[in-house]
Amino acid sequence: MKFEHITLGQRVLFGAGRAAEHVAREAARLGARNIMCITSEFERPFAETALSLADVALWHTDVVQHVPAETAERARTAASDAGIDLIVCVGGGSTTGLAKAVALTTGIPIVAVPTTYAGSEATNVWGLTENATKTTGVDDRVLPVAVVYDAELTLSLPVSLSVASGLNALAHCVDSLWAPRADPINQALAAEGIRALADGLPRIVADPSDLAGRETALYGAYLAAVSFASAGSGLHHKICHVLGGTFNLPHAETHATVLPYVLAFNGPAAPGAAARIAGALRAGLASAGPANAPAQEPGTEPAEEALALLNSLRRTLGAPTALRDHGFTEADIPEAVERILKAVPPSNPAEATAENIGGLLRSALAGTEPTTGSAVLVGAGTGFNGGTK
Ligand SMILES: NC(=O)C1=CN([C@@H]2O[C@H](COP(=O)(O)OP(=O)(O)OC[C@H]3O[C@@H](n4cnc5c(N)ncnc54)[C@H](O)[C@@H]3O)[C@@H](O)[C@H]2O)C=CC1
Ligand SMILES: O=C(O)/C=C\C(=O)CC(=O)O
Repeated sequence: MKFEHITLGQRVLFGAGRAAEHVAREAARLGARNIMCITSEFERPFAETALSLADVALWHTDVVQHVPAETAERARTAASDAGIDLIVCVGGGSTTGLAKAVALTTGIPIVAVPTTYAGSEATNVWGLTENATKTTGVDDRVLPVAVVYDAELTLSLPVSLSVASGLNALAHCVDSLWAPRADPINQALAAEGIRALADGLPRIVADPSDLAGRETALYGAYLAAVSFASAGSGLHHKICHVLGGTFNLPHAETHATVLPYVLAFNGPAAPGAAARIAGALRAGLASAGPANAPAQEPGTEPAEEALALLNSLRRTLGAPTALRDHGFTEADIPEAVERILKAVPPSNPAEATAENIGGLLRSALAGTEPTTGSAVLVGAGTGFNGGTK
């Protein structure tokens, strides 16, 4: 075994109903005097709960998904005008993304209180959108110094958003298994993330007020983000990055829709990764409830089994199925293919071509259930077996 792994340092405070206590404790530990809270108008009630034991100098609610550059500039100006020394962001990945944009140029530390499963709180990845192009980068200044997880703040997340966001987290895990810096540590975190999400998400759909299900999903979302930050962006993230940044498709729903097509495309060329995905999905579905786990067919190829289990989980969850439902059109495919092909990581297990990426997008546009046998979807292997490289 030979690999190099970097572990990112941040404090994680997990506990239902304890956000206010944990945020106040972190603000005191950091010696904060001037706190800026970044949250959207809609998320502000969650922020008021999380910051009820801390003094907030500035509330900033101008939050837009995919962080347009002008939104970032306004937040940076507001932070420096007010002499801010700590940002507390409360909300989904969009609020965390804006906090990161401020931290990137000012170095102001962030305490993140996530209320979705996007996972931005546990990565050192930032994203900014300008001229219909989303740029991402990696910088340790944007990694929140602390993350406060409080599942009570996620109880209000509607089932459809919980499912889309939870599948965004699942996509972090799956893509981590063949991403450029995949290694045994981030692969282990990713596999446990898949198991936890496959356990927690069906329980949320069955009962959105199931706090234990919400906690399991949050735990899975954290592992997903840590594995993604460590392993880097694989093909799935490159595709969704183009769809979100250039065509302004909604983030979580796009990830949720595209994931099975990428698994169908890469799985046959990465049997080791596919077997791991299948094992973790089976274990998670089994603990969510016997009715959720489909029978195991002897002799099934790992990629086929992984995809069958993912399709089954998606049916249980009522996951989004077609990119056309999110504003993508046939006319967008050529530009999307051109942009995606420029970004495909050399580590990708299946070889991407204009034809097969176009086929993948066309299937995802229509929402045809993917199978590993689809001639259009299956990429030619590049020799990667999903293990340590
Ligand atoms: N840098 C990174 O590592 C990552 C960044 N992201 C970024 O995060 C953004 C997407 O984040 P998401 O969380 O998917 O979407 P989001 O932050 O835009 O939230 C989606 C919707 O859910 C609402 N919401 C949030 N929490 C809620 C709650 N508890 N109850 C009810 N409604 C709630 C929000 O107000 C919003 O309307 C994208 O810009 C994406 O690029 C996502 C993952 C990782
Ligand atoms: O695509 C993702 O889920 C992960 C990373 C980002 O979204 C980065 C960003 O654009 O903020």
